[in-house]
This record gives sequence, C-alpha cells and structure tokens, in this order.
Amino acid sequence: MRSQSGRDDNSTAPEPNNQPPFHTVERHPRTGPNRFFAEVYTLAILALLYSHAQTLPHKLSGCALFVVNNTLKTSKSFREEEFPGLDVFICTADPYKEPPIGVVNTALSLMAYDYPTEKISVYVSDDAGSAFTLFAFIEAAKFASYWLPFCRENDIMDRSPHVYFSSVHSTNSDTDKIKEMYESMKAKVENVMNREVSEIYINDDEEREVFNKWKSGFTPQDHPTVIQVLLDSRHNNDITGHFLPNLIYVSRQKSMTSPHHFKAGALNVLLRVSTIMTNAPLILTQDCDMYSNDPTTPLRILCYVYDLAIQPTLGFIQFPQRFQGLNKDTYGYEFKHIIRLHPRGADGLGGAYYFGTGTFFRRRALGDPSACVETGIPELSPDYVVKKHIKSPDVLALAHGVASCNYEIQTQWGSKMGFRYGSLVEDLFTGYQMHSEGWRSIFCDPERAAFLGNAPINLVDALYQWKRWGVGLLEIGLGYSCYIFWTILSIPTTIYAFLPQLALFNGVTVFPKMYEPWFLLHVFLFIGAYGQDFIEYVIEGSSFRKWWSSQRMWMIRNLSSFAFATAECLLKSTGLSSYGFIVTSKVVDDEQYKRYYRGMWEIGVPSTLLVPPTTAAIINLLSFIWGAVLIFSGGRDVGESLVLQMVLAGCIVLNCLPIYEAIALRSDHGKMPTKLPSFQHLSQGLLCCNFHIFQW
Ligand SMILES: O=c1ccn([C@@H]2O[C@H](COP(=O)(O)OP(=O)(O)O[C@H]3O[C@H](CO)[C@@H](O)[C@H](O)[C@H]3O)[C@@H](O)[C@H]2O)c(=O)[nH]1
Ligand SMILES: [Mn+2]
Repeated sequence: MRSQSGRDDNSTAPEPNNQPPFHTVERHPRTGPNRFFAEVYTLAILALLYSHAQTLPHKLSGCALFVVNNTLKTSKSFREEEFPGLDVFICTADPYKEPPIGVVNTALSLMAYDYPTEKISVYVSDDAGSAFTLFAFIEAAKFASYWLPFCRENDIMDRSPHVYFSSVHSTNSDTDKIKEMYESMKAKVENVMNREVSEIYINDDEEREVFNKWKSGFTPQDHPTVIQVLLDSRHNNDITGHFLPNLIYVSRQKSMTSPHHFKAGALNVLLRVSTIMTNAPLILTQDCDMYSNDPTTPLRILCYVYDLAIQPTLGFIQFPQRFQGLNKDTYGYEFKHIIRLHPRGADGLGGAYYFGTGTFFRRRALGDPSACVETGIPELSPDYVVKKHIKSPDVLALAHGVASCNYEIQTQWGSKMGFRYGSLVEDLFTGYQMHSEGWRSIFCDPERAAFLGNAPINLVDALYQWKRWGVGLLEIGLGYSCYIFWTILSIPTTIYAFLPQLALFNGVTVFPKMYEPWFLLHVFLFIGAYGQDFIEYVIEGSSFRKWWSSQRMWMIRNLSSFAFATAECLLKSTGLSSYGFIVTSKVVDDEQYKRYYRGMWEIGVPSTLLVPPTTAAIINLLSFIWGAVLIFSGGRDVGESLVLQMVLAGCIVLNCLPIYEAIALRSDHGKMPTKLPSFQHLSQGLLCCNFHIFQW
C-alpha cells in the first residue's frame, strides 16, 4: 500500500452517536452453490483435457462472494458544511456522434444533484474542440439557473431535462414554461449545428472573443487550449438566489505531433485543471451519455467515504453502467454478468473494476502530481487549498499550461499517476493498476440505477465497440481478470463454428458417439455453462429473451469483434497496423429506433465485421441440412455418431436466425447490404464445401 501523508479532506467523519452503521457487508447467498459449481466445472474441464478433446468455449462466471449494501439512514448525521467538494468530469469527443444537446442533458442532471451546489464543479472535456459544444454549454449555463431550482422545488427524480420531459410528468404553468425554455434551448443548440456559431448567436464581447479562437487553422486534431468558466459558484446565482455549481468547458491543446492518449489523456488534463481550480477531494468520471438517474447518489458515496475502517485504502466507488430503453435487448447490453454479478464477486476480492463511467474517485488515490520532481507546481497537490478565484488570470494561466499537449512529456502521467495509458480500455487498466498499488474499490448497485446511458442500436456500432474492448483487453495482457480471456476465446469459438460443420459435410465424426462415456461429459459442459448463465440471468430478474440475446451476442462477438481484435493485435505486434479509439455513436435515428424496439437487427451498412458471422450462418445452415440428409439415409449409427455436431450446428443456426432474416426476408434500410464483402468469402466457403462434398 502506498503511504498516505497529510490530512485527508474526507477524514472528518461525523461522530457515530450510536447511529446505525453507514453500510454493512454481507456474504452473497449464492456463494456456496457458485463455488461448488465452479469446482465441479473445473474438474469436468480437466477431464475433457484429459480425454484429449478440444477445448469447449465456456463462459467464465464469477463467484459472487460478498455484497456491500449501503444505507442512507445515517445521512442526517452529516452537516452540509462538512460535505467534501465534488469535481465532476464529463468527456465528449465528437459533436456529430455525441450530439451536444445530449452532453448538456448529462451535465444538467449532474449539476442538479441533491448536494450543496456550491461544492459541485462540472468540468466538460471536449476532445473535438467543437465550437458547437461550447455554444451548447453557454446556453446550458443560462438554462441551469431555471432548471436547478425547478428540480429542487418540485423534488423531481429525473434531472436530465430530456428524460423528464419525455416521461409522464405533472403539468402546470411552471412546467409548461420550463419545458418551453428547454425546447427553445434545444432548438438553438441543434440549429447551430447546421451552420456555424455566427454573429446572430453571440451575445457579448466576451463570447465573441472566445469564438474568435475558432477562426484560422483550428481543427479537432490541432488547436490551442480553450478553457472557459461558464458558471462560477461564487458569483452566479440561480433565479431564486441559490448558488449555482461551477461549470467549466475545457478543450485541451491538440497537436498532430503529440500523442493525446484518447479518453485517458482527456481525463488527466481535467485532473490537473481541476486541481488548480477547485481541487475537490472527490471526483466523478462520466461518459457524455450517462446521465444521473438518482439525485441522491453523492450521499450514498459519503457512506463509504466516511467509514474510517475502509477509508485509508479506499480508491474508488463504482456504479454499474446501466442502459435505458433496452426493451428486447437485441444486442445483449444488459450485461448482467459483467456489470452486476462479477463486480459483486470482485467486491469480495479487493474491489470491483473501474468501468470508465459512474465512478467516484478519491483524488489522492490518483496520485500526487506536485510530488513529481519535474513539475514542482504546489498548486497540483491533492492537499492544496484553493483560495484564488476560479477566473483569476493566475489560475487560468496555470490551467492553460497544464492542459498543453507537451505538458506530460517526461512525467509519470499515465504510467504511475492519473488515468493510465497503454490500453483502449483505459478504465479497466487504471483500476487494475490502482488495485495492484493496494487501493481497493467498492461496488455500489442500488435498485434505482444511479446512472443510465445509451447502448448502440445498430449491430455494426456494437461490433466496433466490442472490437475496441477486445483490443484493449489484449493490450492489458494476461494478468488481470477473466475478461482478458474473452478476446482469446474467439479462436476456439471460430474453430467450433466451422470445423465440426465442415467435418459434417464429409460425414466425419469429431465428437464422441452417443453411447460413449465422454459423450456425457460434453453434454454436461454444454448444459452446465449455458444452464448456469441462464439461471443467474433469471434469478437476477431478467427475461428469457434477454438471456437469449446475451448468449447470441456472445457468439457473434467472438466470431467477429474479438476475432478481428486478436488479428489486429497480432498485426500491431508485427508493426503492420495501428489502432485508435472509435467513438460509439449516440445519435438516435427514429426509424432505426422503431426497428430496434421491435427487436429487429439493424445492419444497413456494409462492414468486414459482418463477414465471419454471415459466413458461419450459411455454412452452419447448409451443414445442418446436409447432416440431416446423411442421418436420414445412413440410419441410427450415423445419427448416433453425428448427434453432437448436429446439436452444435442447430444451435448456431438458431442463433443466426436474424442473419437469415436480414439477408433474405427484409426490405427495410436495416437489412443486410447486398454489397457485403462476405459474399466473395461466402462463395469461397461454398466452393470449399462443394469440394468436400464431392470428395465424399
Ligand atoms: O479520444 C477520446 C475518445 C473518447 N472519449 C470519450 O470517452 C467516452 C467513452 O466513449 P464511447 O465511445 O462512449 O465508448 P464506450 O465503448 O461506450 O465506453 C466504454 O468503454 C470505454 C473504454 O473503451 C470507457 O472509457 C468508457 O467509460 C466505457 O463506457 C465518451 O464520453 C467519449 O466522448 C474522449 O473523451 N476522447
Ligand atoms: Mn459509451
């Protein structure tokens, strides 16, 4: 454990006064059965290896060990003046994939937390350096002075205006008025995207001066730092005279010649800028689409932060990344295992992973930048008490300096300090490194989701997102969690999706026959993995349909995203390829959304990522039909020897039903594009099958 010197800002826990505990630790009720199953399953796999059969893909499932419950019963014992400051970091990177009005909604929902407003500072990192995003936030700052008191006075839970106005809500003249204001802000923010931020949108000289920076040669990849304090809690009040939170727009300097390290780089800039401006001991990192769904969330955090028993080593508190509007969850984004079940288990093993969003950090756990010999800036210390005004020229000059693209050269940023570089899943990597340094984390999963975001509603977007995660997991290496094996599982999955089927074409048996002793082992491994997965989904309150989507996407991801990720990593290691962070689109097209809501697959655009699943779909269907012909003509013996291959091909065919539908039965824009590169591959595949058939 790293030593912690100096007084921790959070250590002023209120007196216990015989109050109930802040939170309790319980053993998960399914710990025993889960462990037993894991042991039996491991033995079965060893038996399989022993039998020299090939590895069967299976899902590693976490052993839930402990659950940490928290309670708000004691929140009354805190005095508001004692609440620690909270710096909120919101990242955005592309105004076309992440429409500014969405980012604004996220920011407003967080600014409206049930927390002393003057203690909240919201920092927006704009990696695209977009005047549209800045413009949107200038408008949001004005709207906030109406929205925050409205939320407070009406005690509303949905504090993202978009969510509130889209839901069933009471209507009266106040609501109508504020809705009108929101709609007019939204229209302005959306209209400006179709042109540029011209004179008609600029209100005063200060704004004109800022937008002047966007003239000559300013591009998303090459531009100077822009830091704009849009709200300053010491001077800006809402319409009822209450303080407003600080709101600061930050677009770090970018240059074509300096690496920017994607989101981790953006977060590190915010870490430094915020240390200089507000230096709150608590930091919340948020993706731009993950809005707050529960205004009391920061109060829950205090239940952990103030617990003296865990405080010395507490690094971060993680909330699950939950998504709204999943409906039939076509692309398996309920993530029961990754975001709910496994972190609970990990809680009993030193702490949940960092998911990149919905995470409250203690600032000191991210390192002490002032201790770096190279910097020597006392204002960067986690213990530094900010006295200067946030808009003072000194503070702004220093903040611009630490946001420059050369600042990190020859420092420990990204290696020993802040958010870590070196993986496209910087979140998991940072959490892993913090755990290795001795920090622990806590998973907090209240019934009402603390945050909700958007999952992709397009198959190709989903596959690209998974490919990035696959590459990131491989970059981390084989040291951390079972998730690293996910990418590698693409190799056996691809083998299982093609090899037994090609053997089926030739009538060759690759699995044990029905009455052979190893047959039952295969059946157990198959039913055991799927059965446990299913039971956990259902016990956790999910539906059969969602479980089915999740297992189907597991297969598709392995054949596509993870297979490409593995290939890409191999190419990169030979110097033939490089990769970047492709931002997932958050744009919601109404037509696409309607089809998604009906549970239809949305493909529409050609992509090489679709090639392997499409080819697997066709090969499996043909081999299943051919196998049926063989069994029909060959009799019982042939049936007994091909049964496992038939079951495998049959399951893959069932999983691929939406692909057949998208190829042959649909005419809408979401169908499989006819120019898909797979058809060339497919014909090669068919030629190869014909060859085998011919040989047979
Ligand atoms: O150069 C970049 C690229 C991305 N982002 C931001 O990073 C966030 C996550 O990007 P997104 O495209 O939404 O990726 P997801 O795959 O949905 O994100 C998941 O996976 C990422 C790691 O791959 C984590 O950083 C995220 O927190 C986690 O939600 C967004 O707010 C982006 O604006 C940046 O700020 N700079
Ligand atoms: Mn996202």
